[in-house]
Amino acid sequence: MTTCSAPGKVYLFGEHAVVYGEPAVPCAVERRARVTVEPREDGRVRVDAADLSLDGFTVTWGGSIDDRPDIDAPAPLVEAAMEYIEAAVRQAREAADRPDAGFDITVESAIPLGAGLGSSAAVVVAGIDAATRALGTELDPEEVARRAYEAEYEVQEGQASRADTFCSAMGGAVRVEGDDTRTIDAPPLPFVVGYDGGAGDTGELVAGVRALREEHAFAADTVETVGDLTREGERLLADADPEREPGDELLADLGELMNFNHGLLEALGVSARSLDAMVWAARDAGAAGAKLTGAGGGGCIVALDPTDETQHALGYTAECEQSFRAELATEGVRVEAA
Ligand SMILES: Nc1ncnc2c1ncn2[C@@H]1O[C@H](COP(=O)(O)OP(=O)(O)OP(=O)(O)O)[C@@H](O)[C@H]1O
Ligand SMILES: C[C@@](O)(CCO)CC(=O)[O-]
Ligand SMILES: [Mg+2]
Repeated sequence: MTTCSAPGKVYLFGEHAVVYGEPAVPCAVERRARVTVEPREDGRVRVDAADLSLDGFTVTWGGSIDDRPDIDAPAPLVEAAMEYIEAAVRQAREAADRPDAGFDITVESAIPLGAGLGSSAAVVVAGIDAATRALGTELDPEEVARRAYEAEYEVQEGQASRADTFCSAMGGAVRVEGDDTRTIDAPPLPFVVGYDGGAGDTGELVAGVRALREEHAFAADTVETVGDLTREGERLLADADPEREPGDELLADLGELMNFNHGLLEALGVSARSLDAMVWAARDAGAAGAKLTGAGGGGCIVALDPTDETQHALGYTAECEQSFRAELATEGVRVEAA
């Protein structure tokens, strides 16, 4: 039996624009998906994803991939989860050169689904690592990231960048620009997350930005401007001392860029009333900056605030269902038990 875990992430800058070759800086945060894998002799795959929940929905699903489960849960949710896990299994079988390997798989995750914190990437990254190790093959985290990207790309029908999977596999802060992926130094940033309890449809939101970009030159310019502000943010991080808590000046400069980034994402049509309400609650509470994170449409915002004020204020914001501090996860995918 092998258990691996992988973290979720927030975007400091650059989601959506990263799909069109602009740079982005996601940061891994200490909320993890854990995947436990036990090889099976009979070549079948059984999956237990006990906390598959969305919008307050909780389903218990124990089924086999060859034999679709008959459960009372939103079919598209179960289908999507099966697809991510099937894609991870395919990658693991190929990497270990065991095309007929079977598995019992258990998924447990503390990352809300479809909310911009990279739950899909974390499940796929931890799943590939656990399944290959269960077969006696060890991949380095870069290889896990590459295979996890292939899996996400396939399930999301081409609407995926390398950002989420690379960040989850490597941990810490990373920068992704097209196929160029690297880890970068960053100080311990005081992230606060607000979650509206909902979710956005990543594929639909990416398609919406694509259409706007094709229709209007100014929308294409908006995407490029996100790239410009991301590059400026990267310079701020490069000049900072990664060992020290960031000072007020650095937080103010990063926060200003986050606010600008949120405004541009809003212009690109991927924000939501609840996300804007949480962003404003954070700013009113004194956060250095706040923006939506991930695909948008609903889900999470991320703010920078070393004090408790933002988390406290979000706790009293009607649109916010949950708020929590998110520590930078310096470790990416890791073995929990083998
Ligand atoms: N605990 C889990 N168990 C099984 N499947 C999961 C789990 N968590 C996430 N998934 C899969 O990932 C899907 C959500 O992925 P999606 O890319 O839409 O959102 P996200 O990764 O949470 O957010 P974003 O990509 O915006 O950062 C779920 O519908 C499900 O298929
Ligand atoms: C919206 C997007 O940029 C981030 C989703 O977390 C899509 C992607 O990069 O795959
Ligand atoms: Mg995802």
